[in-house]
Amino acid sequence: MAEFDYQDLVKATEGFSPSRLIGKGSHGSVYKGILLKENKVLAIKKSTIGIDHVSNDNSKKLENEICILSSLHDHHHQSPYIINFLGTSHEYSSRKLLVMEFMPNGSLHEMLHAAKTPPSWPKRVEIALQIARAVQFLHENNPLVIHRDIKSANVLFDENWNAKLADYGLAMSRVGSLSHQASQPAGTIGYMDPCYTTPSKLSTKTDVFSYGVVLLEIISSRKAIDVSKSPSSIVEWAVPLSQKHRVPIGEICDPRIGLPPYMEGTIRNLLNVAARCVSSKEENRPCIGEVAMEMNSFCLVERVKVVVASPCSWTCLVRSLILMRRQRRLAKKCKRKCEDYSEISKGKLLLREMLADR
Ligand SMILES: Nc1ncnc2c1ncn2[C@@H]1O[C@H](COP(=O)(O)OP(=O)(O)OP(=O)(O)O)[C@@H](O)[C@H]1O
Repeated sequence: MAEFDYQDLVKATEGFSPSRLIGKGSHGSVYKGILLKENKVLAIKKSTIGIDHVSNDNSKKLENEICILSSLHDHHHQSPYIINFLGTSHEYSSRKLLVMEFMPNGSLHEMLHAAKTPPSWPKRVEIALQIARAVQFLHENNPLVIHRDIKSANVLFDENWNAKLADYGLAMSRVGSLSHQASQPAGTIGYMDPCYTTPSKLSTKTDVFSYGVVLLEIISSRKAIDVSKSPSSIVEWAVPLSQKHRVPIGEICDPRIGLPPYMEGTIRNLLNVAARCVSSKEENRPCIGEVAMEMNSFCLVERVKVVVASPCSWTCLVRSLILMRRQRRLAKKCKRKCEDYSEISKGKLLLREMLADR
Protein backbone atom coordinates (compact mmCIF):
# COMPACT_ATOMS: atom_id res chain seq x y z
CA MET A 1 0.00 0.00 0.00
CA ALA A 2 1.58 3.32 -1.08
CA GLU A 3 2.03 5.91 1.66
CA PHE A 4 1.74 9.51 0.48
CA ASP A 5 3.56 12.25 2.32
CA TYR A 6 0.89 14.35 4.07
CA GLN A 7 2.71 17.61 3.18
CA ASP A 8 2.65 16.62 -0.51
CA LEU A 9 -1.14 16.20 -0.25
CA VAL A 10 -1.47 19.57 1.51
CA LYS A 11 0.39 21.18 -1.41
CA ALA A 12 -1.56 19.16 -3.96
CA THR A 13 -4.87 20.45 -2.59
CA GLU A 14 -3.66 24.01 -1.81
CA GLY A 15 -4.09 23.27 1.89
CA PHE A 16 -7.37 21.38 1.41
CA SER A 17 -8.82 24.60 0.08
CA PRO A 18 -12.62 24.84 -0.43
CA SER A 19 -11.90 25.53 -4.13
CA ARG A 20 -10.53 21.96 -4.35
CA LEU A 21 -13.47 20.37 -2.56
CA ILE A 22 -15.32 18.04 -4.94
CA GLY A 23 -18.06 17.09 -2.53
CA LYS A 24 -19.01 15.91 0.94
CA GLY A 25 -20.40 12.49 1.71
CA SER A 26 -21.80 10.95 4.86
CA HIS A 27 -18.38 10.27 6.38
CA GLY A 28 -15.87 12.30 4.42
CA SER A 29 -14.98 15.17 2.13
CA VAL A 30 -13.35 14.50 -1.22
CA TYR A 31 -10.74 16.91 -2.62
CA LYS A 32 -9.08 17.17 -6.01
CA GLY A 33 -5.29 17.12 -5.68
CA ILE A 34 -2.59 17.77 -8.24
CA LEU A 35 0.78 16.23 -7.39
CA LEU A 36 3.13 18.74 -8.94
CA LYS A 37 6.18 16.44 -8.92
CA GLU A 38 4.47 13.84 -11.06
CA ASN A 39 1.84 16.06 -12.63
CA LYS A 40 -0.74 13.55 -11.45
CA VAL A 41 -4.36 14.26 -10.53
CA LEU A 42 -5.75 12.49 -7.45
CA ALA A 43 -8.90 12.36 -5.35
CA ILE A 44 -8.32 12.51 -1.59
CA LYS A 45 -10.93 11.58 0.98
CA LYS A 46 -10.66 13.00 4.49
CA SER A 47 -13.05 12.03 7.27
CA THR A 48 -15.38 14.79 8.43
CA ILE A 49 -14.75 16.24 11.86
CA GLY A 50 -17.81 16.60 14.08
CA ILE A 51 -18.65 16.08 17.72
CA ASP A 52 -16.40 13.44 19.23
CA HIS A 53 -18.41 10.25 18.70
CA VAL A 54 -19.42 11.32 15.14
CA SER A 55 -15.78 12.02 14.22
CA ASN A 56 -14.85 8.64 15.57
CA ASP A 57 -17.58 6.97 13.55
CA ASN A 58 -16.58 8.83 10.38
CA SER A 59 -12.93 7.91 10.66
CA LYS A 60 -13.92 4.27 11.33
CA LYS A 61 -15.93 4.28 8.08
CA LEU A 62 -13.00 5.77 6.18
CA GLU A 63 -10.64 3.19 7.69
CA ASN A 64 -13.08 0.49 6.65
CA GLU A 65 -13.15 1.91 3.10
CA ILE A 66 -9.33 1.95 2.97
CA CYS A 67 -9.19 -1.61 4.27
CA ILE A 68 -11.70 -2.90 1.69
CA LEU A 69 -10.21 -1.00 -1.25
CA SER A 70 -6.66 -2.05 -0.44
CA SER A 71 -7.75 -5.68 -0.14
CA LEU A 72 -9.44 -5.46 -3.55
CA HIS A 73 -6.28 -4.04 -5.09
CA ASP A 74 -3.94 -6.54 -3.47
CA HIS A 75 -4.82 -9.17 -5.99
CA HIS A 76 -3.21 -9.81 -9.33
CA HIS A 77 -6.64 -9.61 -10.89
CA GLN A 78 -8.13 -6.16 -10.57
CA SER A 79 -11.43 -4.99 -11.90
CA PRO A 80 -11.48 -2.06 -14.33
CA TYR A 81 -14.90 -1.23 -12.88
CA ILE A 82 -13.81 -0.67 -9.27
CA ILE A 83 -12.36 2.72 -8.40
CA ASN A 84 -8.57 2.58 -8.35
CA PHE A 85 -7.03 2.69 -4.90
CA LEU A 86 -3.71 4.55 -4.92
CA GLY A 87 -2.73 4.63 -1.25
CA THR A 88 -3.11 6.34 2.10
CA SER A 89 -1.63 9.17 4.11
CA HIS A 90 -1.63 10.21 7.77
CA GLU A 91 -2.48 13.56 9.24
CA TYR A 92 -0.54 14.64 12.36
CA SER A 93 -3.47 13.53 14.49
CA SER A 94 -2.84 10.10 12.92
CA ARG A 95 -6.19 10.27 11.11
CA LYS A 96 -5.93 8.34 7.86
CA LEU A 97 -6.66 9.77 4.41
CA LEU A 98 -7.67 7.78 1.35
CA VAL A 99 -5.96 8.50 -1.97
CA MET A 100 -7.67 7.25 -5.09
CA GLU A 101 -7.87 7.91 -8.82
CA PHE A 102 -9.65 11.11 -9.79
CA MET A 103 -12.87 10.56 -11.72
CA PRO A 104 -13.34 13.66 -13.87
CA ASN A 105 -16.77 12.98 -15.36
CA GLY A 106 -19.09 13.02 -12.37
CA SER A 107 -21.55 10.39 -11.25
CA LEU A 108 -24.29 8.34 -12.90
CA HIS A 109 -26.77 10.25 -10.72
CA GLU A 110 -25.66 13.52 -12.34
CA MET A 111 -25.64 11.95 -15.80
CA LEU A 112 -29.23 10.73 -15.43
CA HIS A 113 -30.79 13.55 -13.45
CA ALA A 114 -28.80 16.72 -14.12
CA ALA A 115 -26.93 16.53 -17.43
CA LYS A 116 -28.27 18.52 -20.37
CA THR A 117 -27.86 15.64 -22.79
CA PRO A 118 -29.22 12.34 -21.51
CA PRO A 119 -27.14 9.24 -22.30
CA SER A 120 -28.01 7.19 -25.40
CA TRP A 121 -29.61 3.75 -25.05
CA PRO A 122 -26.47 1.81 -26.07
CA LYS A 123 -24.49 3.82 -23.46
CA ARG A 124 -27.08 2.96 -20.80
CA VAL A 125 -26.77 -0.75 -21.61
CA GLU A 126 -22.98 -0.50 -21.44
CA ILE A 127 -23.12 1.26 -18.05
CA ALA A 128 -25.53 -1.39 -16.71
CA LEU A 129 -23.07 -4.11 -17.74
CA GLN A 130 -20.07 -2.29 -16.23
CA ILE A 131 -21.81 -1.91 -12.86
CA ALA A 132 -22.87 -5.56 -12.92
CA ARG A 133 -19.23 -6.52 -13.60
CA ALA A 134 -18.09 -4.40 -10.63
CA VAL A 135 -20.58 -6.04 -8.26
CA GLN A 136 -19.70 -9.48 -9.66
CA PHE A 137 -16.05 -8.78 -8.87
CA LEU A 138 -16.95 -7.95 -5.25
CA HIS A 139 -19.20 -10.98 -4.80
CA GLU A 140 -16.76 -13.40 -6.39
CA ASN A 141 -13.76 -11.96 -4.58
CA ASN A 142 -11.99 -13.91 -1.86
CA PRO A 143 -12.92 -12.73 0.74
CA LEU A 144 -16.36 -11.80 -0.47
CA VAL A 145 -17.29 -8.11 -0.31
CA ILE A 146 -20.84 -6.78 0.05
CA HIS A 147 -21.01 -3.10 -0.93
CA ARG A 148 -24.27 -2.20 0.92
CA ASP A 149 -24.54 1.21 -0.76
CA ILE A 150 -24.96 0.62 -4.48
CA LYS A 151 -26.63 3.70 -5.94
CA SER A 152 -26.25 5.97 -8.95
CA ALA A 153 -24.33 8.58 -6.88
CA ASN A 154 -21.66 5.95 -6.17
CA VAL A 155 -21.07 5.13 -9.84
CA LEU A 156 -18.42 7.51 -11.18
CA PHE A 157 -17.02 8.02 -14.68
CA ASP A 158 -13.36 8.04 -15.67
CA GLU A 159 -11.85 10.10 -18.51
CA ASN A 160 -13.10 7.54 -21.07
CA TRP A 161 -16.61 7.56 -19.61
CA ASN A 162 -16.23 4.08 -18.18
CA ALA A 163 -18.34 3.49 -15.07
CA LYS A 164 -16.61 2.53 -11.82
CA LEU A 165 -18.13 1.65 -8.47
CA ALA A 166 -16.95 3.91 -5.61
CA ASP A 167 -17.63 4.63 -1.90
CA TYR A 168 -16.84 1.56 0.19
CA GLY A 169 -17.56 3.24 3.55
CA LEU A 170 -20.37 0.79 4.34
CA ALA A 171 -18.88 -2.23 2.55
CA MET A 172 -18.46 -5.43 4.53
CA SER A 173 -16.04 -8.28 4.22
CA ARG A 174 -14.07 -10.52 6.51
CA VAL A 175 -11.13 -8.12 6.11
CA GLY A 176 -13.21 -5.05 7.00
CA SER A 177 -13.11 -3.48 10.43
CA LEU A 178 -16.88 -3.95 10.74
CA SER A 179 -18.14 -7.43 11.40
CA HIS A 180 -21.36 -8.89 10.01
CA GLN A 181 -22.71 -9.56 13.45
CA ALA A 182 -22.04 -6.16 14.96
CA SER A 183 -23.10 -3.87 12.16
CA GLN A 184 -26.70 -2.69 11.98
CA PRO A 185 -28.44 -2.61 8.58
CA ALA A 186 -27.33 0.47 6.65
CA GLY A 187 -27.61 1.89 3.16
CA THR A 188 -29.51 4.60 1.31
CA ILE A 189 -33.29 4.99 1.38
CA GLY A 190 -34.80 4.03 -1.94
CA TYR A 191 -31.99 1.57 -2.73
CA MET A 192 -32.07 -0.51 0.43
CA ASP A 193 -33.32 -4.08 0.33
CA PRO A 194 -36.56 -4.34 2.38
CA CYS A 195 -35.52 -7.85 3.49
CA TYR A 196 -32.37 -6.48 5.14
CA THR A 197 -33.95 -5.76 8.51
CA THR A 198 -31.42 -7.34 10.87
CA PRO A 199 -27.62 -7.81 10.61
CA SER A 200 -28.06 -11.55 9.98
CA LYS A 201 -30.23 -10.89 6.88
CA LEU A 202 -27.30 -9.34 4.99
CA SER A 203 -26.41 -11.29 1.84
CA THR A 204 -25.16 -10.73 -1.69
CA LYS A 205 -28.85 -10.43 -2.65
CA THR A 206 -28.90 -7.17 -0.64
CA ASP A 207 -26.59 -5.67 -3.29
CA VAL A 208 -28.58 -7.31 -6.09
CA PHE A 209 -31.69 -5.44 -4.92
CA SER A 210 -29.87 -2.06 -4.98
CA TYR A 211 -28.41 -2.92 -8.40
CA GLY A 212 -31.98 -3.54 -9.63
CA VAL A 213 -33.02 -0.08 -8.42
CA VAL A 214 -30.07 1.46 -10.31
CA LEU A 215 -31.14 -0.47 -13.43
CA LEU A 216 -34.66 0.98 -13.16
CA GLU A 217 -33.10 4.42 -12.76
CA ILE A 218 -30.93 3.88 -15.87
CA ILE A 219 -33.98 2.85 -17.90
CA SER A 220 -36.40 5.52 -16.70
CA SER A 221 -34.16 8.38 -15.49
CA ARG A 222 -36.57 8.63 -12.58
CA LYS A 223 -35.03 9.04 -9.10
CA ALA A 224 -35.06 6.08 -6.70
CA ILE A 225 -37.36 8.14 -4.48
CA ASP A 226 -39.24 11.07 -5.96
CA VAL A 227 -41.72 12.57 -3.51
CA SER A 228 -43.28 14.70 -6.25
CA LYS A 229 -44.54 11.50 -7.90
CA SER A 230 -46.97 8.83 -6.87
CA PRO A 231 -45.87 6.22 -6.02
CA SER A 232 -42.68 7.93 -4.92
CA SER A 233 -40.64 4.71 -4.98
CA ILE A 234 -39.24 3.74 -8.39
CA VAL A 235 -39.72 0.05 -7.54
CA GLU A 236 -43.39 0.45 -6.67
CA TRP A 237 -43.94 2.46 -9.85
CA ALA A 238 -41.94 0.53 -12.45
CA VAL A 239 -42.40 -3.12 -11.48
CA PRO A 240 -46.23 -3.30 -11.60
CA LEU A 241 -46.18 -1.23 -14.78
CA SER A 242 -43.67 -3.54 -16.46
CA GLN A 243 -45.77 -6.58 -15.57
CA LYS A 244 -49.01 -5.15 -16.95
CA HIS A 245 -49.97 -6.52 -20.33
CA ARG A 246 -50.19 -4.10 -23.22
CA VAL A 247 -48.31 -1.32 -21.42
CA PRO A 248 -45.85 0.00 -24.00
CA ILE A 249 -42.24 -0.06 -22.79
CA GLY A 250 -42.02 3.63 -23.70
CA GLU A 251 -44.09 4.45 -20.62
CA ILE A 252 -41.23 3.35 -18.37
CA CYS A 253 -38.32 4.56 -20.52
CA ASP A 254 -36.71 7.99 -20.24
CA PRO A 255 -39.14 10.20 -22.20
CA ARG A 256 -36.38 12.65 -23.20
CA ILE A 257 -34.91 10.31 -25.80
CA GLY A 258 -36.83 8.18 -28.24
CA LEU A 259 -36.36 4.44 -28.04
CA PRO A 260 -35.31 3.17 -31.49
CA PRO A 261 -37.18 -0.01 -32.50
CA TYR A 262 -33.96 -2.03 -32.66
CA MET A 263 -33.33 -1.28 -28.93
CA GLU A 264 -36.82 -2.18 -27.72
CA GLY A 265 -36.10 -5.87 -27.13
CA THR A 266 -32.86 -5.12 -25.29
CA ILE A 267 -34.48 -2.56 -22.98
CA ARG A 268 -37.40 -4.91 -22.32
CA ASN A 269 -34.88 -7.60 -21.32
CA LEU A 270 -33.10 -5.08 -19.09
CA LEU A 271 -36.40 -4.24 -17.44
CA ASN A 272 -37.12 -7.93 -16.82
CA VAL A 273 -33.72 -8.34 -15.16
CA ALA A 274 -34.37 -5.24 -13.01
CA ALA A 275 -37.77 -6.60 -11.94
CA ARG A 276 -36.18 -9.92 -10.90
CA CYS A 277 -33.41 -8.11 -8.98
CA VAL A 278 -35.89 -6.05 -6.93
CA SER A 279 -38.15 -9.01 -6.18
CA SER A 280 -39.49 -8.84 -2.64
CA LYS A 281 -38.49 -12.48 -2.22
CA GLU A 282 -34.74 -12.79 -1.93
CA GLU A 283 -34.74 -16.31 -3.37
CA ASN A 284 -36.30 -15.04 -6.61
CA ARG A 285 -33.47 -12.62 -7.23
CA PRO A 286 -30.69 -13.78 -9.57
CA CYS A 287 -27.08 -13.78 -8.44
CA ILE A 288 -24.98 -11.01 -9.93
CA GLY A 289 -22.90 -13.43 -12.05
CA GLU A 290 -26.08 -14.50 -13.82
CA VAL A 291 -27.07 -10.85 -14.31
CA ALA A 292 -23.66 -9.96 -15.76
CA MET A 293 -23.87 -12.89 -18.17
CA GLU A 294 -27.33 -11.82 -19.36
CA MET A 295 -26.21 -8.19 -19.68
CA ASN A 296 -23.24 -9.32 -21.74
CA SER A 297 -25.49 -11.16 -24.17
CA PHE A 298 -27.76 -8.08 -24.47
CA CYS A 299 -24.70 -5.99 -25.28
CA LEU A 300 -23.61 -8.44 -27.98
CA VAL A 301 -27.07 -8.60 -29.57
CA GLU A 302 -27.36 -4.83 -29.38
CA ARG A 303 -23.94 -4.37 -31.04
CA VAL A 304 -25.01 -6.61 -33.93
CA LYS A 305 -28.23 -4.61 -34.22
CA VAL A 306 -26.28 -1.34 -34.27
CA VAL A 307 -24.18 -2.76 -37.11
CA VAL A 308 -27.33 -3.68 -39.00
CA ALA A 309 -28.98 -0.32 -38.34
CA SER A 310 -26.14 2.04 -39.16
CA PRO A 311 -25.00 2.50 -42.79
CA CYS A 312 -21.45 3.28 -41.66
CA SER A 313 -21.23 0.03 -39.72
CA TRP A 314 -22.76 -1.75 -42.72
CA THR A 315 -19.77 -0.60 -44.79
CA CYS A 316 -17.45 -1.94 -42.08
CA LEU A 317 -19.35 -5.23 -41.98
CA VAL A 318 -19.26 -5.63 -45.80
CA ARG A 319 -15.57 -4.70 -45.83
CA SER A 320 -14.74 -7.29 -43.20
CA LEU A 321 -16.83 -9.91 -45.04
CA ILE A 322 -14.89 -9.20 -48.27
CA LEU A 323 -11.64 -9.40 -46.33
CA MET A 324 -12.71 -12.69 -44.75
CA ARG A 325 -13.61 -14.15 -48.18
CA ARG A 326 -10.30 -12.96 -49.64
CA GLN A 327 -8.41 -14.53 -46.74
CA ARG A 328 -10.33 -17.80 -47.14
CA ARG A 329 -9.56 -17.83 -50.92
CA LEU A 330 -5.89 -17.16 -50.21
CA ALA A 331 -5.84 -19.92 -47.62
CA LYS A 332 -7.38 -22.34 -50.14
CA LYS A 333 -4.82 -21.37 -52.79
CA CYS A 334 -2.06 -21.79 -50.30
CA LYS A 335 -3.40 -25.21 -49.28
CA ARG A 336 -3.60 -26.26 -52.91
CA LYS A 337 -0.01 -25.10 -53.47
CA CYS A 338 1.07 -27.06 -50.44
CA GLU A 339 -0.72 -30.14 -51.71
CA ASP A 340 0.97 -29.69 -55.11
CA TYR A 341 4.22 -29.26 -53.33
CA SER A 342 3.70 -32.43 -51.34
CA GLU A 343 2.78 -34.23 -54.58
CA ILE A 344 6.02 -32.99 -56.14
CA SER A 345 8.02 -34.04 -53.12
CA LYS A 346 6.18 -37.39 -53.10
CA GLY A 347 7.12 -37.82 -56.78
CA LYS A 348 10.72 -36.88 -56.10
CA LEU A 349 10.81 -39.36 -53.27
CA LEU A 350 9.38 -42.10 -55.49
CA LEU A 351 11.92 -41.31 -58.21
CA ARG A 352 14.75 -41.40 -55.66
CA GLU A 353 13.49 -44.78 -54.37
CA MET A 354 13.27 -46.13 -57.93
CA LEU A 355 16.78 -44.92 -58.72
CA ALA A 356 18.09 -46.49 -55.54
CA ASP A 357 16.43 -49.82 -56.49
CA ARG A 358 18.30 -49.87 -59.75
N1 LIG B 1 -12.44 9.37 -6.91
C1 LIG B 1 -13.26 10.42 -7.07
N2 LIG B 1 -13.06 11.30 -8.08
C2 LIG B 1 -13.88 12.35 -8.25
N3 LIG B 1 -14.94 12.61 -7.45
C3 LIG B 1 -15.19 11.78 -6.41
C4 LIG B 1 -14.36 10.65 -6.16
N4 LIG B 1 -14.84 9.99 -5.08
C5 LIG B 1 -15.92 10.68 -4.67
N5 LIG B 1 -16.13 11.75 -5.45
C6 LIG B 1 -17.20 12.76 -5.31
O1 LIG B 1 -17.05 13.34 -4.02
C7 LIG B 1 -18.31 13.53 -3.41
C8 LIG B 1 -18.35 12.84 -2.04
O2 LIG B 1 -18.23 11.46 -2.26
P1 LIG B 1 -18.45 10.36 -1.13
O3 LIG B 1 -18.15 9.04 -1.73
O4 LIG B 1 -17.68 10.75 0.07
O5 LIG B 1 -19.94 10.53 -0.72
P2 LIG B 1 -21.33 10.33 -1.48
O6 LIG B 1 -21.30 9.06 -2.22
O7 LIG B 1 -21.65 11.58 -2.23
O8 LIG B 1 -22.32 10.25 -0.24
P3 LIG B 1 -22.49 9.11 0.85
O9 LIG B 1 -21.17 8.85 1.49
O10 LIG B 1 -23.44 9.75 1.78
O11 LIG B 1 -23.04 7.92 0.17
C9 LIG B 1 -19.36 13.03 -4.39
O12 LIG B 1 -19.83 14.15 -5.12
C10 LIG B 1 -18.58 12.12 -5.30
O13 LIG B 1 -19.13 12.11 -6.61
